Amino acid sequence: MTDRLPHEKGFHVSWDQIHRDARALAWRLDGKGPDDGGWRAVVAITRGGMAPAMIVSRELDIRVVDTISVKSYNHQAQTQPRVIKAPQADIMGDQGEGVLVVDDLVDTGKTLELVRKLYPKAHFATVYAKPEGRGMVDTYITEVSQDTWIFFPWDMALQYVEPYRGRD
Ligand SMILES: O=P(O)(O)OC[C@H]1O[C@H](OP(=O)(O)OP(=O)(O)O)[C@H](O)[C@@H]1O
Ligand code: HPA
Ligand SMILES: [Mg+2]
Repeated sequence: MTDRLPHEKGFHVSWDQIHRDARALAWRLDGKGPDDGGWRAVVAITRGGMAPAMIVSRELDIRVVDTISVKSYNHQAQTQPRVIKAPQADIMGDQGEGVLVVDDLVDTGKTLELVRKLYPKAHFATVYAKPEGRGMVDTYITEVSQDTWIFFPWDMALQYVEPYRGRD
C-alpha cells in the first residue's frame, strides 16, 4: 500500500519539519491579507491541510477556522476530485475574498483547481509544491520534483531497520 511506484523519490517529512515549514508559510503570508484588517478566516483542505492550517492560524492569530473536504486520492492513485463537505457560506462570502485556503501540498493542481473555481478570490497557500500544480498556488514554501512522493508524519511510524552490515 505504501510502495512508492511510480514515484522514483521519497521525501520524508518529520513533525518537526512540517512545523517549521508551516510556520515559515505563516510568516510569508503575514501582511499579505486585505488592507482592511487582514485575513478573515483560514480554511483547511482536509485532511492534509489541517495540521498546516492549525499552525498558520496560530501564528497569524486567526480564530475563524473552517474546512473544505476534497477527496482526490485513494492512497497514491489519483481519482476525480470531489467536494464532500463545503465550508460555512457566511465565512466564504461571495467568492472567498479575504480567506486563506491552506493545504499540505499541491501536486497536479486538480484539488486547488476545483476549490479555486468555487472561491476565485481566496488566497491559496500550501507548504509544498510540485511543478505541475505550482500555478494553482499563490504562496508555498518548498518545491520538490514531480516524481517525488512526499511522505507526511501522520502517515508514518517509527520502524526497526536492519543494520547496513546485517543485510544480504
Ligand atoms: O494537487 P493534487 O494532485 O490534486 O493533489 C494534492 C492533494 O492530494 C492530497 O489530498 P488527498 O486527496 O489524498 O486527501 P487527504 O488530504 O485526506 O489525504 C493532498 O493532501 C492534497 O490535498
Ligand atoms: O506526494 C504526495 N504525498 C502525499 N499525498 C499526496 N497527494 C498527492 N501527492 C502527494
Ligand atoms: Mg489533501
